Amino acid sequence: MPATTKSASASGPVSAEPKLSLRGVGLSYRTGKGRVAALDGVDLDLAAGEFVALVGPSGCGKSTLLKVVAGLLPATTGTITLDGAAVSENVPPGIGLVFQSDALLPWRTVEDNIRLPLVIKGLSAGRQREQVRELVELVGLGSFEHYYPGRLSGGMRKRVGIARALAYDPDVYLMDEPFGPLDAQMRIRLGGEFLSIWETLGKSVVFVTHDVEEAVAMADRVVVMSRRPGTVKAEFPISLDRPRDFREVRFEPEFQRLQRAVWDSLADEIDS
Ligand SMILES: Nc1ncnc2c1ncn2[C@@H]1O[C@H](COP(=O)(O)OP(=O)(O)OP(=O)(O)O)[C@@H](O)[C@H]1O
Repeated sequence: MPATTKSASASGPVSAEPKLSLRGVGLSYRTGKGRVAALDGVDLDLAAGEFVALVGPSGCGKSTLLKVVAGLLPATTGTITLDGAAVSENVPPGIGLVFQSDALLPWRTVEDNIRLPLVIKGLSAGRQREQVRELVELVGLGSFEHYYPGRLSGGMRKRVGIARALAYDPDVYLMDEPFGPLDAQMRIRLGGEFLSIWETLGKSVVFVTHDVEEAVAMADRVVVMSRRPGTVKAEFPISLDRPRDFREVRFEPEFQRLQRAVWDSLADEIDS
């Protein structure tokens, strides 16, 4: 399937009423030397249950975009709506963030880190215990629940971060290079585990990654951003079957064709 251009996709890719919608979103940072335009005129829709991967050259504004969507930075121009309501400052309740740094509380054990969103939600102690047990098993940390983060490997800390995001149970996950610092084998393992979990949950995801292969293997749609100030340059629907085998899918000809197309679009931004 060919990539859609920014203008061709402006009416929304999947559903008439997107879960999340960005129109003309721009952001410039104020610095000592004036303003730095990080984003310009970003139009993007995310359908309920859709998995969108965002790729783009370094510094094009991918992290900035997630922060604006999360309400952590106010957009300089444009509008963002979640379920039709404008997103303003403060993280909206339907949005969950998973950043590259795992941001675990070092003085709390694995289970207490995972428990945190459940405490904030006001669940009873019994329900908290039950859900923490389920989540610890789901992310494969069965015998580590009493460990402190300092005693875990990078991959295990990522698992705790994912379990904590699952405990929060948002409608939309914003993920910024969640497997960034891990080695290639661990990325494939954790990526595959996360993909299987997502396929059973059916939540909406915006997933920022530098890894085109990872983007194509996971997403329903890959969005390529232009150089800074970042905007949506092209969109590639990924119609590979679900559930997907995160490792094996890479050997399918259609996968390789899509990967090539995304790379070609990205290369123009990096080379020129
Ligand atoms: N707080 C800030 N003040 C000023 N400029 C900033 C600030 N944060 C980011 N920038 C600039 O805005 C641009 C976009 O940054 P951002 O981190 O969003 O890009 P990115 O695409 O996520 O980069 P990378 O892929 O390298 O992580 C960059 O040029 C960056 O230098």
